[in-house]
Amino acid sequence: MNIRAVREGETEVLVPVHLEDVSFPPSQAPVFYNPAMELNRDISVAATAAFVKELSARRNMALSDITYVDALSASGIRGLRIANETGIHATLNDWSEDAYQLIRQNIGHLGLEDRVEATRRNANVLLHENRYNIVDIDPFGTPAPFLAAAARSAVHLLEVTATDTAPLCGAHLHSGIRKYSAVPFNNEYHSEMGVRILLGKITRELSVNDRAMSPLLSHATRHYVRTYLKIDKGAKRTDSMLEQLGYIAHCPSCGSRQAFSGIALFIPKECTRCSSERILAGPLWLGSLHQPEFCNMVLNEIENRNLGTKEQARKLIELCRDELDVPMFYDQHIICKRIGVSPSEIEGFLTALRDRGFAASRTHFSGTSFKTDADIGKIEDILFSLR
Ligand SMILES: C[S@@+](CC[C@H](N)C(=O)[O-])C[C@H]1O[C@@H](n2cnc3c(N)ncnc32)[C@H](O)[C@@H]1O
Ligand SMILES: [Zn+2]
Repeated sequence: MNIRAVREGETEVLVPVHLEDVSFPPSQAPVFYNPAMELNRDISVAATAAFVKELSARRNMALSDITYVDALSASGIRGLRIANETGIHATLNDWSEDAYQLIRQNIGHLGLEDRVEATRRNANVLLHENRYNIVDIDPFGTPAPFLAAAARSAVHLLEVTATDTAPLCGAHLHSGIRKYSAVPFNNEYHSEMGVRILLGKITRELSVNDRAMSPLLSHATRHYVRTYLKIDKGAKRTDSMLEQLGYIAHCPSCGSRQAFSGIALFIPKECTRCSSERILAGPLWLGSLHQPEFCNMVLNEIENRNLGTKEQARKLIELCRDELDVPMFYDQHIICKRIGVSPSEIEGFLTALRDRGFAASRTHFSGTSFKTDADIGKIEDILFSLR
């Protein structure tokens, strides 16, 4: 395998030679490396650093005693960066012999032998046999086959990437149902649907082990969903987590939506606004996606680090921090098209919502999306008034 050195953050890592032919998918390389995931890795370094600083202070633990596993490592770039740039202990695992040898070479290249180990196991076996303070799942496509083992193994923090956005968001409906044991639908807020379907699945995997999660940060891009979940144990906490699972009833005719949390025994099919038949998605996570204090800690790390995607990362985390944390976002352009008015400049429109007493924010999901506690009828009234 031909290798070359790349630098991300403060870390130089050996990766397979990137073929100039961009149509060659990274998953076909002898060892996977995708430069397009640098933003994901930069945020992972900042989020993990923020989390471990707080954990080491709270538990009086040395950073090097905090254990992290990148269960699906490929070249090891993610875990190598986390170990090198945060000071914690890392296990880098991949079942591929080529990947394992490259990880070993990278550990030597960085001189991290005292804090980083390479393993060549089936990720599920490794996770079922060992507990780690932090478990990171960054697979090809869906994380679903690894979630049961990850939910047993993660003691304090679970970090998950999903790149199978089509199944998660309802574009490949049956694949989504098979992978996530839930029904998504593909409409204007499909990206938020993907985040909530993934969190719903993780919630159910954790609950089997009497473990609960609270999302610290979750974001969706066109290519993937990434989430950072604080783990707690105990039956009571798990029961209250499960109360935040539920369903969304959506009316495709008028755009109204209604959330039903807990064990919803009966969800009326008829839209309460226009009487059309609603569609149902779920079970999915209806709780919060971010903790603003944690987002501030991540922003602080981003500011103080040498990151290739600093600007992009800052903008994304600021949007997550300031996002009204309720399901589901609206898309102004879609509503305007349906009611036949021209879209307004987004800040002016949000001010108009706030002036009428509603909470309102932009979202990180797209430039035309917004969140509010106003219902669709009130939103339409305001859009008509701004004509
Ligand atoms: C998407 S790549 C990982 C990318 C890496 N985390 C990064 O940031 O560059 C997924 C890796 O998982 C490995 N893999 C897939 N299934 C596995 C399993 N059951 N056990 C261990 N490794 C596995 C593959 O060999 C591949 O290298
Ligand atoms: Zn309706």
